[in-house]
Amino acid sequence: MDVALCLFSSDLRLHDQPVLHAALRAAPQVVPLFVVDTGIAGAGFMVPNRAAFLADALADLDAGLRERGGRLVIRTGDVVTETCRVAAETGAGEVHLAAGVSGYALRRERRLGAELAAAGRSLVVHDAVITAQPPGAVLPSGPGKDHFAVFTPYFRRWQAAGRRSVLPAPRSVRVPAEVRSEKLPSAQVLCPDGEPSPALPEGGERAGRRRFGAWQRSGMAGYQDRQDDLPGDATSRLSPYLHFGCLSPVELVHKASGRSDAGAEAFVRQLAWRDFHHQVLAARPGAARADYRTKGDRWRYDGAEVTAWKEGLTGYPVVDAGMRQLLHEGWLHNRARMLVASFLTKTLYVDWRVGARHFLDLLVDGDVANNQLNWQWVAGTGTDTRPNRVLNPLVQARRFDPEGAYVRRWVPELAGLAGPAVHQPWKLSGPERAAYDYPDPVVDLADGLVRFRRARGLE
Ligand SMILES: Cc1cc2nc3c(=O)[nH]c(=O)nc-3n(C[C@H](O)[C@H](O)[C@H](O)COP(=O)(O)OP(=O)(O)OC[C@H]3O[C@@H](n4cnc5c(N)ncnc54)[C@H](O)[C@@H]3O)c2cc1C
Repeated sequence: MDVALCLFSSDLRLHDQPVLHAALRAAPQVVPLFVVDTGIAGAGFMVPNRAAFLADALADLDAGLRERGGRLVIRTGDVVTETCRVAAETGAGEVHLAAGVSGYALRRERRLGAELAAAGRSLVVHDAVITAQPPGAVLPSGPGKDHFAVFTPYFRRWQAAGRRSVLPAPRSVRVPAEVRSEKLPSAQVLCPDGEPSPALPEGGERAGRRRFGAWQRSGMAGYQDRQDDLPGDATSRLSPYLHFGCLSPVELVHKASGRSDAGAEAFVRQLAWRDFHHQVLAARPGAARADYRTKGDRWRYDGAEVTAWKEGLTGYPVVDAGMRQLLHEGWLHNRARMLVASFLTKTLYVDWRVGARHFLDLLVDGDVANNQLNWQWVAGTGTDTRPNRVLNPLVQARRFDPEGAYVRRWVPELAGLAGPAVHQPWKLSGPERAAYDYPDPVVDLADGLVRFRRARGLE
């Protein structure tokens, strides 16, 4: 075989890239292909923030391939049709691809395998590319169990399981000269409607490796103690790079596991959470839309309240700070994600799918496995072992933003309120309160709690 095809998906990198590595071993010439999937755009998953990051990541991947004598081949359309077409044009005998976990990815994989086989070609699917442990590699004991539903026992098995070793970036990549490529797509071409958030991170493998390097040197050691510190903003911010595969989770786990500090251990644990949600989705693809463990909720919907939540105008400063950060950066701290999601699903008692959709519209790391299953976790319809816990925004603010610095950063109209008083502007006396152009709370927390507990049959 003279040519093999490496079909990039959520693995836009050259370091520790098993798909490209295998294609290069299979044939002297390789077509590094990315298909701009019109199916994803049609399903509403291509949004301005992720389009901007993806455009950066593709340009960076192309530059890295060019340094090695190759280039990225771009096509637009249905992934299966376009891949089969390029395989036929170049005579590629094998197509290499990373295993996906969503229902969409699994269907695409099956279709591609069948169409390639019909043309006498083969599809080779690689595990442990987009997750550190492949879904299904770490399973509970007992017949018929196809995934873990609780994180802690999953994590124990995950830690004990072996891991593949890290692969070097290729030195050279020879691409057949005649293979035609479209131009690298801009963010505007990938998503013509809407504007990206103003403060997005730069996409691509190089930016991701720089960020990981810097964070490894100066952030990871303190992560254990600071991971919930809202104003400290001391998490890695690597999630978009992991989402697009600009960084390899296997490589990150290896690098962090090579250290002995508690920060590195806590970081590895978070990477395992990522794998955990992927293995749930792989086993239960329907959990992207339907309750994983239904509580029979009959959710409310109040358009004005949902709009106030989306715009950061609920009257609860810590909730509003989170929602405004999301609009501005397309990213949000995990603690803030949890508390704004609890506010929507439990305090306002609105369907988790409403919140999950809004997050997917904005998050640069927005991802079916992590987003939908974290939303379900918070809503109590997912894998949380305490499904009825409610995060009180005032308690959360006191614990994770004790001096109010996070709120003052994102809710500037309250910046004149010093210290923790910024969390409860409604407590100000009449004339003082009137000086702040900030809404009253959309709901009384105690009323919200009673409503939720009744709805769940707890009182
Ligand atoms: C309602 C809700 C929605 C979420 N939606 C997404 C999403 O669409 N995409 C996404 O990547 N994460 C999502 N998360 C998980 C988590 O909030 C983010 O991964 C994290 O905040 C990213 O910041 P970081 O890279 O600084 O994380 P760090 O704290 O530095 O953690 C390192 C990495 O571990 C992984 N990780 C950390 N926490 C989790 C978690 N709870 N679940 C899964 N993986 C985790 C991420 O890949 C992250 O980059 C969501 C969480 C909640 C509560």
